[in-house]
Amino acid sequence: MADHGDLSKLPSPPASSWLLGHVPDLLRPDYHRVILQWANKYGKAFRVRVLTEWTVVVADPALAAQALTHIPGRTANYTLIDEVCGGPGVVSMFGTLDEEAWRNTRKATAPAFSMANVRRYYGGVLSSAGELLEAIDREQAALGWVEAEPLLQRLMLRATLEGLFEVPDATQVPGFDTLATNITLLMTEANAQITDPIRKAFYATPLAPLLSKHVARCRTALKSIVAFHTNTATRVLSRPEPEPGNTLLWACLHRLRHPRTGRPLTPKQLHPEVGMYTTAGFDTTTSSTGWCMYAAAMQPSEQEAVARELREAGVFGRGAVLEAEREEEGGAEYGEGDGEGQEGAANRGPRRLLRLDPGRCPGPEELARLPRLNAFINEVLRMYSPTALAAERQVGDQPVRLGGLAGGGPARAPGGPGAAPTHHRLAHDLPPLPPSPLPLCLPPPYPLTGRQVGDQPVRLGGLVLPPRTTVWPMTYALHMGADNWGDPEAFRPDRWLEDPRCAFARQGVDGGPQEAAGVGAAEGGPRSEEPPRRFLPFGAGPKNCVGQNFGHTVLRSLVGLLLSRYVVRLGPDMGPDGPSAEETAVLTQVAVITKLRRLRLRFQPRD
Ligand code: HEM
Repeated sequence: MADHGDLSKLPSPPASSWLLGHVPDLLRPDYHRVILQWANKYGKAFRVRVLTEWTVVVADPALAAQALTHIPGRTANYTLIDEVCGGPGVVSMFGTLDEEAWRNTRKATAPAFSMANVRRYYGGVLSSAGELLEAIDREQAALGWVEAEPLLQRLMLRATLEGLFEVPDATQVPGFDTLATNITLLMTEANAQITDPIRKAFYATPLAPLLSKHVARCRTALKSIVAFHTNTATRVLSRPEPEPGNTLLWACLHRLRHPRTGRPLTPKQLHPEVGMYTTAGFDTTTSSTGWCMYAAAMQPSEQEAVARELREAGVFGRGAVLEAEREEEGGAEYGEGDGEGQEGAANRGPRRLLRLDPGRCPGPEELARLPRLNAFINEVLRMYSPTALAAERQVGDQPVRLGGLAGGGPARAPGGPGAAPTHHRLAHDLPPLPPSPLPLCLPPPYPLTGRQVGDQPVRLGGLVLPPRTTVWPMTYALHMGADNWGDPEAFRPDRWLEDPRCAFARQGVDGGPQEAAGVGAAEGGPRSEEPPRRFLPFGAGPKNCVGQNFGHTVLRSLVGLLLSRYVVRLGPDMGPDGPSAEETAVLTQVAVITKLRRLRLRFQPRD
């Protein structure tokens, strides 16, 4: 085995296979729980072996932030996702391993997510929300429950295309109706290929579509997606030069130049970035909203607390939703909706049209200041982060040193460096590991997002990490680790209201500052206003989520709108406990992929 330098100073759980190392553990469907148990046992950072390669798993907030800030390199898994979803050789800012290319696009597009621009994009959310409410009422009336996630996905795609790219009525663009399904199909395939190199090799062969119906379906989906994104890129580039002050996403992309030649891009060259921006926010935001609905259904008293706050603040109150009936001739008169007459609406008379009145809807800042709503959302993002496994990084060709680990051995926050490892019992302790069949899928699925040390060693925690080490600050372990949170397995939004570092908590408790937690982050807002680093749903460091202001705003507005209008309960076939434990494990398993396929909910109008 190669010289692994200081890596040997890190603790490592006993590997379940002499040959494969920790691979059998990491291939379990609930491997995020396995890693959490290891984090609780081995402390801040430990190493796992995949055949002969070591990955450093980081579960400590300070070290995670340090790794994400100082190890820029992502791993090849990001590239794979780009290629499966965009075509061979297609790589965007998200998947590129070329730092210069990443910096070029990030620098050009980051201004697109200022709060001033997010307020503009938010208009796209509000104009799509009427269609969402109509569909919810229609499905609820027809079936008695609502398949929530496809409806949320449609809204998010509309809001992205109409807001960020200013595409008028995106639903009329050919390919829109199948876009969500196609993206999901290809993202699922990309994730499967990350765990299975044989599948990846087969997928790339010209014969694969002839031999496998699934691959043929993926190829058709890919063609349709590429045509869709190229169409959007063509629209963006065919517009006149935007005014210098225009920093909306389409304008930033219009000005984007090739990182090496400095020349304007063709639609074909721009389509990967357009596709990446269409996709990055679609699944994360949709699944987070879905999880918020799930948590609300599972925790009726918390749901009521949020609904009460919204009602008392008059948020999405009377007059926010206007209602009309579609006339035979096409004309429609809108009046204030009163929430009545929704049962059976799908089967009676002319179709109801719903529209939100922007003048009577809360703005992004107002939503960010609601303590209960934000505490509830934060608790959902803590426990059900859509990027639960983000983010890994790889050391380059030089070693890295990560602060706080020197001395080696299991070093734990409360006990300090070198403290003896302690065991924490999880509420749902894993059963003993079953004998593992020899897995065919290598490497394990975990490094979907992460960082890789480059050509130089990197210093991390007083240890020097050799070049090419994969470093994996694992969000799930940060968010659920017993060292980082009291009672981490409990869904307890109050913990956020009690935390003085949350600006919305101070606002709620003593009328403190107006700045919302996290809102200023992408604009370099005051650091003291940010939530603690142990909470990293949007990542950290230079490659953190560039779209977080918009993601947060969408989440707050959708959760606020839905909980102010409906009482949300689990659907009839979901059982009193919601999705099964296994399903929940899968739900959290793979980052950036739809997880709530079976989220069926009842939406009962509030009085
Ligand atoms: C709840 C919603 C969202 C969550 C939880 C989320 C989470 C994340 C995380 C954790 C990362 C960092 C991955 C890493 O470190 O490697 C990331 C990156 C990114 N996100 Fe988000 N995201 C959300 C919404 C959005 C939205 C709405 C957009 C844009 C419309 C967006 C665009 C991006 C992009 C472009 C990157 C890559 C940044 C770069 O490479 O510099 N995200 N997101």
